[in-house]
Amino acid sequence: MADHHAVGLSLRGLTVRYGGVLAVDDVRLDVAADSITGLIGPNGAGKTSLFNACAGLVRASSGSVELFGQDVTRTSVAKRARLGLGRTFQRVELFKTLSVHDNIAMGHESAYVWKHPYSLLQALPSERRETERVTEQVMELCRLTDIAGRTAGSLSTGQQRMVELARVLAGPSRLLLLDEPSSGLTGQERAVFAEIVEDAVRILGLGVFVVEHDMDLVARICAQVHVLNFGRLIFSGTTREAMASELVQRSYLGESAVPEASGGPRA
Ligand SMILES: Nc1ncnc2c1ncn2[C@@H]1O[C@H](COP(=O)(O)OP(=O)(O)OP(=O)(O)O)[C@@H](O)[C@H]1O
Repeated sequence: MADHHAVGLSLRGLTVRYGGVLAVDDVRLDVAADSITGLIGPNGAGKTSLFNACAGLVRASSGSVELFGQDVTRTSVAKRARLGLGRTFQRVELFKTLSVHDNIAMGHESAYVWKHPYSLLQALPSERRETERVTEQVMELCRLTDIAGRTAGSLSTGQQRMVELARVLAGPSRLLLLDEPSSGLTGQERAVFAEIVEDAVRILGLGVFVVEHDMDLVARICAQVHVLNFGRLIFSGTTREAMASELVQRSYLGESAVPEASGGPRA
C-alpha cells in the first residue's frame, strides 16, 4: 500500500481454521482508511471467513487484527462496531414493516443505545435531533429521500441494498465491510451503487473493504485489491495491476470474468 494512506484495518498472519479446514492461511494485508479496497478470489477462497474474522464473528486461530491501530483480535463484535467497524451482509436484513427513514434512524440510534440500555425512549432531545440530521443526510447521499416513507418490505432488492448501506452509514462506522453488495442489483443499480459508495467515501471520509464478484464494479471503484486463493493471499496491488497479473488471471479471473473495454457481457 502507498505510504501516504492511513491504515484502517491491518491483518498480520491471520489464520482461520474450521476443524481440519484451513479457510484463511497466514494472511498479511492492510486496508486504507480513506479509500475503497477490494477482496476478490474464487468461491471458497476464504473471503467471507476473512471478513468474519475482521468483524469478530469468527475467531482467528492465529495472527492479529488491528482496527485504526488498536489490536481487536480478541474483541467482541459489538466493541469492534463501536470502534468504527460497520458491515453489510450478503442477505439484506432490514425491519420490513418499518419505513426507510426509521430503518436508517435505527442505524444511528444503535450507536448510543448502549449508553441507555433500557430504552431508546431515554434518548436525549439533542440525540434525537442528531439522529434526524444524520438520517436526512444519509438518505440524501443514498438517493432515498423520495422513498423515505415507504416500508422496507415493499422495496425492490436493489432499493433494500441501498437502505442497508444507508443504515450502516448512519452509524458510527469509519470503516465498512461490504459483502457482495452488488448481488441482486440490475446493471443500472450497480452503476448507482458505485457512485453512492464513492460519494460516501469522499464526503464522509470512510474506508471501505469490499468482497465483490463483479469485476467491472471492482475495477471501477477499488483503488487497491487483495486476491485470495485457497485461503492464501496471492496478490496485493492496484486493480489495474491485478488484471494484468498472470497469476491472478490463471487462478481466478479466467477469460469470462475480465471486463472488456467495451463493457461487454459479464461473467
Ligand atoms: N462454518 C464452517 N465450517 C467448516 N468449513 C467452513 C465453514 N465456513 C466456511 N468453510 C470452508 O472454508 C473455506 C472458505 O470458505 P469461505 O466461505 O470463507 O469462502 P468465500 O471465498 O467467501 O466463498 P464464496 O465466494 O463462495 O462466498 C471453504 O472451503 C468452506 O467450505
